[in-house]
Amino acid sequence: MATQFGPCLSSSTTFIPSSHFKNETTVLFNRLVVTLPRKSTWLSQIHSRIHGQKHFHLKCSNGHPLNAVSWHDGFDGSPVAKEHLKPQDKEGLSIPVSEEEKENSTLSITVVGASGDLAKKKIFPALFALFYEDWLPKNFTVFGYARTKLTDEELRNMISGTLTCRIDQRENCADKMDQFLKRCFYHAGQYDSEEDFSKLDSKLKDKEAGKVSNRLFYLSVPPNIFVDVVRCASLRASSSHGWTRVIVEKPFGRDSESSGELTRCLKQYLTEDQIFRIDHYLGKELVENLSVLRFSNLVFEPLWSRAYIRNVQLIFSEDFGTEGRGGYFDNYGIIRDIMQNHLLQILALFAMETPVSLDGEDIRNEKVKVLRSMKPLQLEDVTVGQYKGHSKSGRSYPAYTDDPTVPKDSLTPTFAAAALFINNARWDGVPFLMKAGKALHTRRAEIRVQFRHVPGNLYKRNFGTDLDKATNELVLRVQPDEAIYLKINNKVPGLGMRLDRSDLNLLYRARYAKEIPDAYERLLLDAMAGERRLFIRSDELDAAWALFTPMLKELEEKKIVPELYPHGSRGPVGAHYLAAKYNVRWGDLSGDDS
Ligand SMILES: NC(=O)C1=CN([C@@H]2O[C@H](COP(=O)(O)OP(=O)(O)OC[C@H]3O[C@@H](n4cnc5c(N)ncnc54)[C@H](OP(=O)(O)O)[C@@H]3O)[C@@H](O)[C@H]2O)C=CC1
Ligand SMILES: O=C1O[C@H](COP(=O)(O)O)[C@@H](O)[C@H](O)[C@H]1O
Repeated sequence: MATQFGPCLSSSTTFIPSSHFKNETTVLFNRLVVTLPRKSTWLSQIHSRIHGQKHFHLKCSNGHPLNAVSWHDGFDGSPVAKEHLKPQDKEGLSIPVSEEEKENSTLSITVVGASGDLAKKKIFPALFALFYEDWLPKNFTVFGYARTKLTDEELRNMISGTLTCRIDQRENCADKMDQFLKRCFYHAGQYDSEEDFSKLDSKLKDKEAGKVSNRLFYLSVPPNIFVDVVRCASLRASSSHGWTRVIVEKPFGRDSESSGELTRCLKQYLTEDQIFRIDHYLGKELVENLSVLRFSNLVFEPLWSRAYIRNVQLIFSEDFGTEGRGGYFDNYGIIRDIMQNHLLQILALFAMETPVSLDGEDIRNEKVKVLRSMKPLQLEDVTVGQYKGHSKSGRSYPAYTDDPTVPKDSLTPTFAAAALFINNARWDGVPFLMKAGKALHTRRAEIRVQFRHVPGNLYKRNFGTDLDKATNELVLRVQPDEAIYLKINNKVPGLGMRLDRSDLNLLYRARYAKEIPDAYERLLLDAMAGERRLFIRSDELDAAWALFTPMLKELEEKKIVPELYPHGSRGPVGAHYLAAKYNVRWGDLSGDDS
């Protein structure tokens, strides 16, 4: 059966059925599928007895203890990441792991699509950064896999150019790079060839040298190849006595139907717990900090509702166009590329109720509730744009349709603004405005929270007629130059009574000397540790698509023509009309911050 994602099944293969029920977990043990109650203590006792191992606690980036023995993935019992941690030296993350365990287990990371843009730009550099900071296990190997014929040496040369050392940690950097590159190997193969994956398996086994082997596959390939790779990897290159996990890159389909199909296909070879759907915005420092800000400070949570918040704005802009990715982009557009995933995930984290605990499932349960409480997006609450060519200071900037991989008559939006609503007691009536665009005047991602006007404000006359200018606004600047600042009103010092707007500003680079790790580092580390909190569960994905699919279909069926905006501008004026419909002004264009 051919699908957008390739065939789910190949006639020559037997597939491993998997099931995933609420309150149950499916484990694959030497291809035996057992469904067991989740979190059962007796299971852990059985597990300990089988392996004669003590349970130890692995703390992940949420600082929450995880069971390092991942029974979700298999009875491997082997520690994975962070085993090098010396007690207390990594922000309180310590893992007592015996020397014997360190020696006897190994981690193999296979980057599928290693010749590609993302692998070079993000994945190999993130793996190196983890290695440099001692986050990777003692025994690990990195394999690149793609069709391009490369030798190990050629792969090393290719990636060495993209590895960088942290600004604040350059000590022994060149040596560390050499050590890392020596652990990198390459295997050329087709994505749909079980034979080629069998050969990869032999090479992996060779490096694993009989140790308990855990295998992580990173699918850094176009989405139509996902299922082929998962089929071949799970059938021919799964670990036989360790866990096997697969990180899947977006896009996870282009609507509810194709996303459901992708999930169904993937689950023919993998359990849900083996699938790590990545949304790299969840790995960004400021997005991680959102929950900390809310739930560990008394001052914010009481204000976090319709009673005090007038609107929330989620803004993404890039100051470059689709450059080189037009072929991919034209099939998706900005709404699918940024809004349905990155911005919606931030919205869910922002708006969720307090989770029962920091456990990944508890957090994801709360996010799903938010998504399910939302009203599907209406076409009249969306405005779309597309950038056109523009000349400035003697330089000319191309239009979206100048990209040779984009049809000249493309209606694909490179900009969109949307108003979403959450129908629950906390957020009823509060507009959540999203705005995302390519080829705008600046590169920026931020969350803006505009609070209500002060009732009966004694200082009203000092603000003139425009009370919006006096509204408190909390801004979480995700990038660049990470910051959290709160706009407040204060008195200008002096004998008169003049009011001023000031920022209470937590600027990360001023407060912390340490360079902020890239989102991919955190996410890779969590996948290695079996921490799923920052990955998208299939029900979250379904709920996210349910919100966007009807509107996307209507947009395409009605062939809505996007409003053209000049490359490098602030975007189409339609975004202002949409905001005005809900009595909102975009905070990023208000003058004091733009
Ligand atoms: N690049 C980015 O910034 C981002 C990318 N992503 C996602 O990550 C994944 C990888 O992205 P990226 O690295 O940009 O992708 P690329 O287009 O660079 O593809 C990666 C590799 O896949 C192989 N490949 C490409 N096209 C095809 C094809 N039509 N058929 C078979 N193989 C093909 C090529 O390897 P070879 O020919 O050697 O086999 C290529 O090097 C995609 O799913 C993308 O959507 C997500 C966020 C950001
Ligand atoms: O997922 C994607 O993200 C990038 C932007 O990521 P960032 O971390 O650099 O902000 C975007 O350029 C790309 O179109 C999209 O697919």
